[in-house]
Amino acid sequence: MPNRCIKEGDNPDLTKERKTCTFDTDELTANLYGSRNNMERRREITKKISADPDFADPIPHDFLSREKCIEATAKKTKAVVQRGSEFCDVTNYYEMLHLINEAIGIGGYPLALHYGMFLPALEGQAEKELTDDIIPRAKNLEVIGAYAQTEMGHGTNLRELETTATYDKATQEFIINTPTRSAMKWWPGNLGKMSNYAVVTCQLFIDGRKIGPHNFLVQLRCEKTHEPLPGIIVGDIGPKMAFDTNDNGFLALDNIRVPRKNMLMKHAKVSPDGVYTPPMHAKLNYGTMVYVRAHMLYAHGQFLATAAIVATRYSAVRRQGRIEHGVPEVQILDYQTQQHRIFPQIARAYAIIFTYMDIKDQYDAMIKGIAEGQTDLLPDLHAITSGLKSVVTHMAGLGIEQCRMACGGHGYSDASGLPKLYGVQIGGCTYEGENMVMLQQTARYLMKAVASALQGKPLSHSVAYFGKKSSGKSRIGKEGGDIAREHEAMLEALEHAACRLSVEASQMWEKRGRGGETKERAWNGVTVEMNRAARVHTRVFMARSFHRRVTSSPPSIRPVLTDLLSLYLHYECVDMAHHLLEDGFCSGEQIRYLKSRLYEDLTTLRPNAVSLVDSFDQSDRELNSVLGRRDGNVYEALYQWARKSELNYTDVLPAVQKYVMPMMEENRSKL
Ligand SMILES: CCCCCCCCCC/C=C\CCCCC/C=C/C(=O)SCCNC(=O)CCNC(=O)[C@H](O)C(C)(C)COP(=O)(O)OP(=O)(O)OC[C@H]1O[C@@H](n2cnc3c(N)ncnc32)[C@H](O)[C@@H]1OP(=O)(O)O
Ligand SMILES: Cc1cc2nc3c(=O)[nH]c(=O)nc-3n(C[C@H](O)[C@H](O)[C@H](O)COP(=O)(O)OP(=O)(O)OC[C@H]3O[C@@H](n4cnc5c(N)ncnc54)[C@H](O)[C@@H]3O)c2cc1C
Repeated sequence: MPNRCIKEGDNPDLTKERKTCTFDTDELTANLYGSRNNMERRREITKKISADPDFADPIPHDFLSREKCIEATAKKTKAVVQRGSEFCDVTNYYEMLHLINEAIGIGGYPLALHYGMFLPALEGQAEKELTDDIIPRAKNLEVIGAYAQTEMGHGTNLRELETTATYDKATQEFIINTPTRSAMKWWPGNLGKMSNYAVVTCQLFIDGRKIGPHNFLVQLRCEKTHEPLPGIIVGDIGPKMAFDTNDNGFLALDNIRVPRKNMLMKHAKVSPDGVYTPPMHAKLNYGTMVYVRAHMLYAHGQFLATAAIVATRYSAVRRQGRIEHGVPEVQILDYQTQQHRIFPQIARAYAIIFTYMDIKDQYDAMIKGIAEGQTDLLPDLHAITSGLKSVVTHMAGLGIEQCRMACGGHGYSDASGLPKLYGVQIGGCTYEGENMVMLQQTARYLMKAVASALQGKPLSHSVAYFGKKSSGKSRIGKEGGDIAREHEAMLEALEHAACRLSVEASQMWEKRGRGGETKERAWNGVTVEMNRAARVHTRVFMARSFHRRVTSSPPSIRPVLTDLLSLYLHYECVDMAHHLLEDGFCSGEQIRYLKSRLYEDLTTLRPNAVSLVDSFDQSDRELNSVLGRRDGNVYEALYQWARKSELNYTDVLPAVQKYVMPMMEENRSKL
């Protein structure tokens, strides 16, 4: 069966791996990206960008200062903007995303938040009077914007943000002010140096009454000189764990006046005479965050895929140690521990991307509903995207770190691309709402579902399984080798655990309430359990999505995807075995069965491991990893990469000449 990556001159071990492929890698790639045409388009973009001198990096960014990296990234951004249509359909979201990844990389660029949040916020929340003026100019990039919500003192708890927007009826303006140091906006991407406008989240005050957080468009810099306008203090917050090429910024506003129409008023409104009309759903103002949380799944699935590609290919190329005496050193991918470290990451990357596809469909349906005046899909989507954002970012972070360690010493080098990848990816656990906080949003929803299920009321999409009758005892290991029924038995067991944990958390909460605690204090006493229930529920959702995609996949790739799904479900069940055992739903014998099946899965997947990661179809540019390169010629590339280090420009470093040599000389003369 064809693995389409084989080329002459490649590392022979990688070629050997590709020859054992049992499926058509292009079929799987096309399935992953929606169609064969989408796959071809991605490849065309890659090819053109790779040959274009505007996007060449003579010195890898690993060896440049932050300022130089920002300059190089800004230069490439300008080229993408001016020449984008030479490479792709600039109106196609996924083509643009791919172009940006190929041309610029993942560490941030001047327009990241402009496209990622500023424009979506205006499009989703502003009304015509404002959008007619600002959106054409924003699309034309006369205006570049950031999404400035988080403050130095508050991010998670939006209700306590301190920046104020006070309505002045006399002039029909809002006065926007930063009353304290902790009220300074702090963290927003591209706010520091690149943006000349921002959507700023402020507490709305009308006639002395605090109404709550709302968004306002504020001009920050002169459109001609790019200097900050009077009354505006803006700058970069300094170096951080990663996202080196993003100017996350600070902002203070000194009683800045903006016209009434600058409030984003598609949902909530303030009339000229100061009458406030609330939105049709209280949290529609938070819509941009739901949008980003949903789309983060795709990015984080791809981040994990990158790490899995690097670790799998490198493990096929590297030979070290022997499994039996008297035979040559083995590829490290033959070690069971290595497979157990890496293969679940491959499966999880597929699971995340497939789950994203389901969420994207739900998101689109919700937006259609809102346009028709219906918000009934929003609570379910908010609850599940809050859980998914948290589980996926955490899962991807752990997975990337496993892949990095699986590459041994070279994984610790920036040459692997993995330290930077981890730094960028792990930020997702924090931004768009810290994970522990967002899981509580899911848990709240589960508590309502428990109550509805007990009362026999209808249950919405993500919690529909709460209405199923549990069989009391798991069928795991009792399906006589029927793989479809085995998968169903594992899904049923996970659903049982999620439901039970939710019911138990609800009972604990109630009990504390009966003991005299307020509802809120009682909640804080059970949040660990609440979040546990939310995580298991979210993992059930992912497992169901993965299962649905596999069972509906084309027959040519279904066998390999079924193997991957088996590994995924066995791994998830073993990882959550304590939840399955706790109430006796599963026995110890059943967990031992799951483990033995998992180890069989590792062996089954071994011949297809490289081909499964090849099917993610990430180019060498996207991987940005000496260890993960498609041709597997790792060692020579590693040496050439290290040669580019600034420390190697001279044989004797000035620092050595200045301090170390005189010290050696002094010591020598003392003898
Ligand atoms: C064309 C070109 C290419 C373009 C590329 C685009 C890329 C896009 C993909 C992006 C990928 C990566 C981008 C990376 C950059 C990201 C940079 C980061 C940005 C940020 O971090 S912005 C700041 C984010 N901040 C937060 O997320 C804050 C988190 N806090 C909150 O959301 C809230 O404070 C809260 C939800 C935790 C609590 O809110 P509160 O008002 O107090 O409400 P509650 O009392 O808890 O709940 C009351 C009820 O409301 C329900 N609720 C809450 N939120 C929502 C919601 N959003 N929607 C619907 N319902 C909601 C809640 O469930 C309660 O319901 P109930 O009363 O129980 O029924
Ligand atoms: C890379 C990056 C990019 C960002 N980009 C933007 C941007 O473009 N625009 C923007 O506005 N913001 C941005 N942010 C800010 C980001 O959205 C916030 O940092 C994030 O929402 C978390 O809020 P916080 O910093 O207030 O954390 P905190 O709430 O202070 O969290 C600290 C700890 O307190 C815990 N905690 C807080 N509240 C609760 C609770 N109710 N229950 C239990 N535990 C709790 C948390 O779990 C965490 O352990 C960015 C941040 C990063 C790291």
